[in-house]
Amino acid sequence: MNYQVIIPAAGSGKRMGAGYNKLLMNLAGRPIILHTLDVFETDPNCSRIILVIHSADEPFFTEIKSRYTKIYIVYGGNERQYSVFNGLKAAEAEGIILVHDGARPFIRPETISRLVQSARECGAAIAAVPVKDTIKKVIDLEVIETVDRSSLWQVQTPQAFRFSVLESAHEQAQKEQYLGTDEASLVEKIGHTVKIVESDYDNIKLTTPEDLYFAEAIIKKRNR
Ligand SMILES: Nc1ccn([C@@H]2O[C@H](COP(=O)(O)OP(=O)(O)OP(=O)(O)O)[C@@H](O)[C@H]2O)c(=O)n1
Ligand SMILES: C[C@](O)(CO)[C@H](O)COP(=O)(O)O
Repeated sequence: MNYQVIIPAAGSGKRMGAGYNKLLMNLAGRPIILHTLDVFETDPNCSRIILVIHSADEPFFTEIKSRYTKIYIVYGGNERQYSVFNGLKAAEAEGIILVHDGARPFIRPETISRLVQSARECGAAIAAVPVKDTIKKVIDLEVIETVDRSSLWQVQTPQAFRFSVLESAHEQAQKEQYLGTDEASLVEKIGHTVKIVESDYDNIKLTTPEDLYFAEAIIKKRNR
């Protein structure tokens, strides 16, 4: 079951505090982004990697592109959503398309194939795990409400879609000047059902410095 993947990698990593794109930081001897790219380069079902980069990182990505066979490079925008839309405009307008954060290097191939299968069946499917903590709604550091945890999921990427569904959602969001924090929120807004595919807790997004400790531990566990 072939698919294309858009990998947004054009962020600035402000919360990581490195002063440069966190995806170029070293993880187990290699830049974080290479760990993510390898998953899709080695997946025989992935036909194309649309890598969305910041122009400041062009020298790095131009160099690494020669080590991969599937990468097509486009430039990002000043919001993640705009970067993904730029990637979508460069994709083949057919079949199944995934969006996966460059900052999530631990995605498992079996999760990807379950997402592709589900997107084929229902048009939109996203990776997620059940929330483990109690979640409260808070305003000005005052608890307003404890949210019922039984229906809460912590959403990840990949997010998988029939191309036409994701294209309509981004076009509508652009028309309405709507900004969402994930692709599924745009698809929900056009009234399309989004299915959950249960992922795993290793599929973390490397966002703040302590995530690097967790990442080292995950790599050690996998290399045992
Ligand atoms: N304008 C942007 C912002 C983010 N991203 C990418 O989207 C993914 C998830 O974003 P996030 O983890 O927030 O990365 P940053 O935006 O770099 O982090 P920060 O918000 O801390 O600056 C990352 O792979 C990031 O490179 C992107 O392609 N274009
Ligand atoms: C898309 C995402 O990874 C789903 O959890 C998340 O919304 C990205 O958020 P970010 O602040 O752009 O990293």
